[in-house]
Amino acid sequence: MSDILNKILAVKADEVAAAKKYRSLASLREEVEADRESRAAIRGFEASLRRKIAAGQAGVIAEVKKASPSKGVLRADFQPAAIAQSYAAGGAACLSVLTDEQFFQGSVDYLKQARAACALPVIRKDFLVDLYQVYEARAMGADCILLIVAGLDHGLMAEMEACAHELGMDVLVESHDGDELAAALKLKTNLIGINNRNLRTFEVSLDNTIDLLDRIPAERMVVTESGILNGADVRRMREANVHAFLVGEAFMRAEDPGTELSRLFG
Ligand SMILES: O=P(O)(O)OC[C@@H](O)[C@@H](O)c1c[nH]c2ccccc12
Repeated sequence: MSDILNKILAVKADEVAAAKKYRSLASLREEVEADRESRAAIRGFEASLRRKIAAGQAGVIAEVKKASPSKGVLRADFQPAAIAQSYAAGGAACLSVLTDEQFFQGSVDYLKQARAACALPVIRKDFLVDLYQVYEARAMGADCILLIVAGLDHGLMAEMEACAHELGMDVLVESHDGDELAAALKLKTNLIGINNRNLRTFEVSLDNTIDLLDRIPAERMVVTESGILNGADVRRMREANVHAFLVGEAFMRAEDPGTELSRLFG
């Protein structure tokens, strides 16, 4: 039980407990619910993906990620605002910004900087284990949250989804095997992520997405996540009728992330 996912989840529980001492859930909730203006400014995450795909293009969620536990630092010269602008110019549909500090060297500030620098909708990429973090996500400006089936009690996951939707955010639910996918499909969201990386072993296989595809009803949108590195990977997915992608490393290692995006997906 000492795999990395469990380790991360334990740290998250501690982080939430500490944050609640500093500021109660009631107080955070009050702020978020009172702020009608910020709600009006929510950018449609699923809508942006659908627009790209309807136009025959790939819907790319471009990730702003400095480092990861499996690969270490991916990009030394890390400037979230410049990266976000580069992604927007390169044709991204949405941004994904890591807010986890301890394992991915992310931060809430990076999300704010990236979102302020462009007009793209943004997902808060973190390990959410508590309703508190759903309100936090909206308070920092997120348009969408990630829910990871492997890390969540299914009842709590449904509650978190309802809360996000109530606040006007979209939800991307992430699974990486058949059992997790069955749980993901019980949610209401259309955004069904399949992670090609096993978060417990770090093993990556694009077969993950391909093997689970025929279990996903056509009205849902499959988002293939992780390990998309080259044109052959992109073609393989698009030929299988998968048009939404979540990509980090391939862009982060390129000199200009947005140029690499348009090269891979253009
Ligand atoms: O850098 P990659 O292999 O292109 O992967 C991006 C994204 O899928 C990955 O960062 C990710 C997918 N699910 C996650 C959950 C938590 C943290 C990170 C992730």
